[in-house]
Amino acid sequence: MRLKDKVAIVTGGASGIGEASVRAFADEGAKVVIADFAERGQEVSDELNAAGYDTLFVKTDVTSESQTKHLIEKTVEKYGRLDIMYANAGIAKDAPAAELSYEQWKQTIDINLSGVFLSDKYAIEQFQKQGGGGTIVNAGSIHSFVSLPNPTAYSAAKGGVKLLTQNLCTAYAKEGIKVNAICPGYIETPLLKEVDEAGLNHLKSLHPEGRLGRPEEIAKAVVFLASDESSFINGTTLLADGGYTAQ
Ligand SMILES: NC(=O)C1=CN([C@@H]2O[C@H](COP(=O)(O)OP(=O)(O)OC[C@H]3O[C@@H](n4cnc5c(N)ncnc54)[C@H](O)[C@@H]3O)[C@@H](O)[C@H]2O)C=CC1
Ligand SMILES: CC(=O)C(C)=O
Repeated sequence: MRLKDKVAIVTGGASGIGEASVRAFADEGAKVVIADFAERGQEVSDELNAAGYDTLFVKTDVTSESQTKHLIEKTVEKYGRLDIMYANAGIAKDAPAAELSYEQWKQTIDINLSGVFLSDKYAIEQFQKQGGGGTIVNAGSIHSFVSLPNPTAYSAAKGGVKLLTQNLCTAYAKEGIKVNAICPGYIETPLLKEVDEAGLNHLKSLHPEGRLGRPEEIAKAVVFLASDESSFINGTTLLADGGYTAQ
């Protein structure tokens, strides 16, 4: 029960790594707000509440400033406070730069970087209002560190998330606010649904473990970063990548 009675928001909590983290947070005793623009967030919440957990779905587009403010308001209205923000929502539609439309570039930067900024900004405002600090985990990636030809906007956004995480640590650590990023290798989630079998085999071969990660493996690392077990870990990144960046 490492998150007993903590109030957590998971953006992008309706699928993949976010959904696995919602379940892991709830198992650790947290009250969890699932923030997603996909209606499936309600199904996940209903299922968990029927099993005795305490969760809430707030339909949210993380690129909307007003919806992000509304997310924090609904969280505080229901649970009285906010302790953990996991800014996880993201997309991965990309192409080498010459083939990437400016519209697609902007959409990726909007969701994967500006969405993280908005989630963090309004979480920090709430932490300051209630006092006593708080914890943020941001969605980075191996592509916060290394790239490939295809993930152009994605790498720019994830590189930005890494430095945003460092920046927020330097600005708010004195207020008891802890800000870290989780940086997975390739993980079996719907994000990779457009990759064919040959592509998936290639991605597997890029990891020394010779396999993709599972969402639950990332969720365990996120629980560690969100909990007091990581009390002196601030402004850093936790690579959970089966050795991808060790090569
Ligand atoms: N699957 C992978 O291989 C890796 C994923 N990541 C990152 O982990 C995070 C989660 O990815 P997955 O679980 O794999 O993806 P996923 O596609 O399974 O889940 C992403 C969730 O984010 C939601 N979402 C997307 N745009 C949104 C928006 N504007 N507002 C609210 N919700 C939005 C989607 O509806 C979906 O429920 C992303 O930030 C991704 O970049 C990082 C490294 C590897
Ligand atoms: C596929 C992906 O989203 C990665 C590795 O960040």
